[in-house]
Parts: sequence; structure tokens; C-alpha cells
Amino acid sequence: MLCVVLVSASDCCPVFFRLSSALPPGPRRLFFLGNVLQIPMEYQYRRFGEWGEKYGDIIHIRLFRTPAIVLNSVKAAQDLMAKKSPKYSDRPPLVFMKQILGWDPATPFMCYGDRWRKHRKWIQTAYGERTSLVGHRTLLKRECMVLVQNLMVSPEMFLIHLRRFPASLVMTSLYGQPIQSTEDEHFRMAESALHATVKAGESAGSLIDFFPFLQYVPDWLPGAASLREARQVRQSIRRLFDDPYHMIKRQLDNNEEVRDCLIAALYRESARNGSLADDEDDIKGVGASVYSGNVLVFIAVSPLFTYSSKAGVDTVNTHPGFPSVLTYFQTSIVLSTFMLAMVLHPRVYVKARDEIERIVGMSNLPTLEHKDSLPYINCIIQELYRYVAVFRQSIVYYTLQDISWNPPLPLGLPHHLQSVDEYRNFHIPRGSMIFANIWYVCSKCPARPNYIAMQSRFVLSDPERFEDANVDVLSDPRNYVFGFGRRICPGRHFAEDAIWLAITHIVSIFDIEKAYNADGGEITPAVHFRPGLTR
Ligand code: HEM
Repeated sequence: MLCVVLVSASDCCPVFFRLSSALPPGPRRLFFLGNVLQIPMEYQYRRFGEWGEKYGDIIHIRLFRTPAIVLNSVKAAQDLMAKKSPKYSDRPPLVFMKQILGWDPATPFMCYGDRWRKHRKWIQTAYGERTSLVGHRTLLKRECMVLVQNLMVSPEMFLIHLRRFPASLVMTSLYGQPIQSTEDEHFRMAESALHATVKAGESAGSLIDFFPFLQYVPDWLPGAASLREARQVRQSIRRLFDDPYHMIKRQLDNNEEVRDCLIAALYRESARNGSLADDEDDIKGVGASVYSGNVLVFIAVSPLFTYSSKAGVDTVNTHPGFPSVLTYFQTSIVLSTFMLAMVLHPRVYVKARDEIERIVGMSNLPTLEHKDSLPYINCIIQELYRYVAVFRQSIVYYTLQDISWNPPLPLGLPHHLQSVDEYRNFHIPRGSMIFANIWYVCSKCPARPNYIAMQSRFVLSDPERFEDANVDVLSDPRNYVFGFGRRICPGRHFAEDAIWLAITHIVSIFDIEKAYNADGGEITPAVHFRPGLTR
């Protein structure tokens, strides 16, 4: 009833409801509620894409009183988030994640400023610079061999092996401790903290972000139970920051042998400079951020759209065979997608194998030095990124016959505009949340616009289209699935190396094909898509 009244009122009094004609165009909004009622429970990014078709690639909406800008093209995202990055590199307040759950020392949620710069510098030096990437090659090679051995011993557990692989890479580079199995203490601790975060966001997240005064509602008030539960989750999140750090600290203080790793290096340097007291919380924050960084970026958006995290929690709860929010570890998502794609498109697999045999040889394994000489593999990886961005946040294989897919970070992680801006004669209000609709851009199927009609299908069957010399830089999904501007994912080169090496090793060594049923018939995996803003 209330909606009807408000809709009618806004229809009758457009001048009153549309306060500024200079704002970018967008759907009509209601007094106080803004556009929240028009944003569906599922596939929010699709609605944003539909609005994009109608209003253009820059649209203005309101989430209650908060202005939000959705960018539906790479050009607009780069013009604002990259070219004007000093203004666009802040994050929204994310009150629920930071104040209630205690994720405030984590890099992805940090406000743009000196503390964030310090984190970025440490992460960039360890994962983004050429020398550090070369330094990680031995680790990557070693972990790839463990992956290959695991796949040989228990191929039926390939999803578990693909999850362990990136987790172990990051854990070893941070704390010098490889992850032997998904039963590993640190793995489970991170899993439980992230799971608890998703669950808490589901019940208590959204409104607090738009009405921060709600965080001060006393716990004993009726209706405050979910807030009370969320506060309890804080402790398990705190352990994710503290425990691995204290492990390293103890080892170093006792002069035990510690492998070369980021946290030990930062600890030693701060102790030497006498700044450990100031740096300690940041060192812990960088450790937890890098370990769970690409998981966190999913979760971060969920409090803003409470309902969107729900399906992820259901998945975790109802499928004990695959009980991990770390399923969302993007690197393993890309690799799991690769396995499925190769089962579905054997022609592509054969062509990839041929390329490796031709360039690398039958008796050698690819190394990262071969990266530029395997163009077909690179096309497959581009299509994987695009496809993962269109369809999946996470992938859940219930059985080999029944595969469920979800969309990935379809709206990236929101940025926050620090001061008013003008773009194409539009006024962009200070404090706007800025969403890059990565899903929409990827669903346009770059490098072959006539594939738009096929956007609901996997077009990995045609990765060659990325070889086209006319494909411009905006068409390469690697240029936008990692975000934009100064907040662009600092782990992207590390992740890309890991994905490339794992895929080329798998192609070189294994045959991937459909399983057979008892009657000798091929089983084609059924692919289900699941909606959601974030999992
Ligand atoms: C396929 C793998 C990955 C994908 C698709 C991915 C994607 C993203 C995206 C879209 C963002 C938000 C960027 C923005 O705000 O514009 C992000 C941020 C971030 N990612 Fe990744 N990521 C991946 C792997 C990694 C890895 C391996 C690490 C750790 C080494 C990592 C650490 C981070 C951190 C710390 C941030 C926050 C950056 C900041 O706010 O300044 N990511 N990632």
C-alpha cells in the first residue's frame, strides 16, 4: 500500500522527486526509499544493465538517501575510477563490516588514505612487482607439482585440490606455511571466520550501512538479536588477524627457523625500525586481507544488499560435502570453471594440448617463460575470466552430473566518491557509491558483439575470437575483472600466474573427458545458474 502511494506521488510530482536535472539519468525514485524497491532480490546487476540500455552507460540511482552511480561501460569506469582515481578511490563506510564485525584493519574495506597506502605498498611490493613475481616462481612451480600429484592420486577430488592450491600458495607466501589439506587448522579458521561473516551479513547487514545510528540500538531491544549475534562473530574474525601473526612472532622471538615470507619480513623490518607497536595491527591486517582478500571482496558487497548473500550461506549449510566459503576463492573458481569447460568443449582441449606440444614439446612441462608463446591458451584464459564474471560467484559441484554455477563479483567492490564531480556534463554528488557493472560489460561478450545473443551461454567453444588483431584493449576481460583505478586488485598478476601455470600443467599431463554411466553412455554435466550479487 505504502509503495502504491509513494509511486503515485512520485508520478504526480516529478519535480519534487527528481531533485536535480543535472544528475545522470536513471529510473524514477521514491521519496526516502529511492530505488530500493525496484532493485530485485536476484540479478541486481541485470536490472542495472536493463537501466543502462534505457538510460545510457552512466546511471544514477538512490539506495535510501545514498546516491549511487552505476557504470555500464569499461570506458566510463576507466574515465572515472582510473583517470580520476584520487577522487574515486575511497570505499563506502561499510559500517557493518568494519564497526560491527571488526574487519576495519582489512585492506579492501579501508578508507583511502595513509593507512591504506601503507597496506597497498606492502602488498604491491610482495605480489605486484616484477622481481617479487619472479621470486614467487619456485613456490608456484612447487605448488603446481603438488596439485598435479594430488590430481593423479585422487582425480575424483579435483575440486578439493583446486581449492587447496591457491590457499596454500597465499598461505606459504604470507606465513611460510603450506596448506597440506583442507583440514589444515589455518584453512579451517579462515573458513569459519568468512563463513560467519557471510552469515552475519545475511541477517543484520544491510540497514546499518544506510542508517549507521542503528548500530547503537541496545542489544536487549526486541529485533536486535541478529545484531547481538553479529557482534559475537567478531571474535572468530579477530582470530584470523591474530593467530597466524602470533605464530610467526613466536617463531621469530624463539629464533626458530622461518621460511621467507611476507609477514616475517614485515615483522623484522618494523622491529628493526622500532615501529612495531604502530605497525602490528597493519601487519595483521595485510595478512588477513591477502589471505582472504578475494573472498572478502565478495562479502563486502553483501551487507549492502542483504538478501544477496543468502544463497551462498544456504549452499554452505545444505551441502556438507562442500562446506566452505573458500569455495569462493576466485583463483580456484577460475580453475574449476576450466575443468568444466574442457569437459563440455573437447575440441578446445585438443587444440590447447596441440599448442603446448608444438611449442613446449611432449617431454617438457610449461614454465611461465612460455607465457607469451601460447596464444591459444591465453585466449582460453580470457574467455574463462569473462565467463566467470558473467556467470559465477562460486561454483558448487554437488556431483559430477549436477553442477551449479553462480555469477562472480558482478558489480566489483564499490568505490566511494570523496568530492563532487562532473562527467559528460552530469553532476555526480559527493558521497556517491560507484558500482562498475562488470557483469554487464562481460555479458556483451567482447571481441565479437554478435555473441550478445549468446550471452547466457558459455562461448569458450570459440576462444579464438580473442586472437583477432582488431580486438582492442577494452575487450580483454583481464582489463576489468580485477577492478579499476588505484583499488584494482593487487593480487591480479600473482593470481594470473597461478592460473596460467596450473592450467598449462593440467593440459600437458591429463586427459579431461566426460565420465561414463553404468551403461557405457557419456554423462554430460548439467549446468545450473544461480542468481546473486555476491556469494
Ligand atoms: C582470479 C583472481 C582474483 C580476482 C578476479 C580478483 C578480483 C578483485 C576485485 C574485482 C577487487 C576490487 C577492485 C576494485 O575495488 O576496483 C579486488 C580487490 C582486492 N584483491 Fe583481488 N582478485 C583475485 C585474486 C586476488 C589474490 C590472489 C589476492 C591476494 C594476493 C587478492 C587480493 C585483493 C585485495 C587485498 C583487494 C583489495 C584492494 C584494495 O581495496 O585496495 N586478490 N580483487
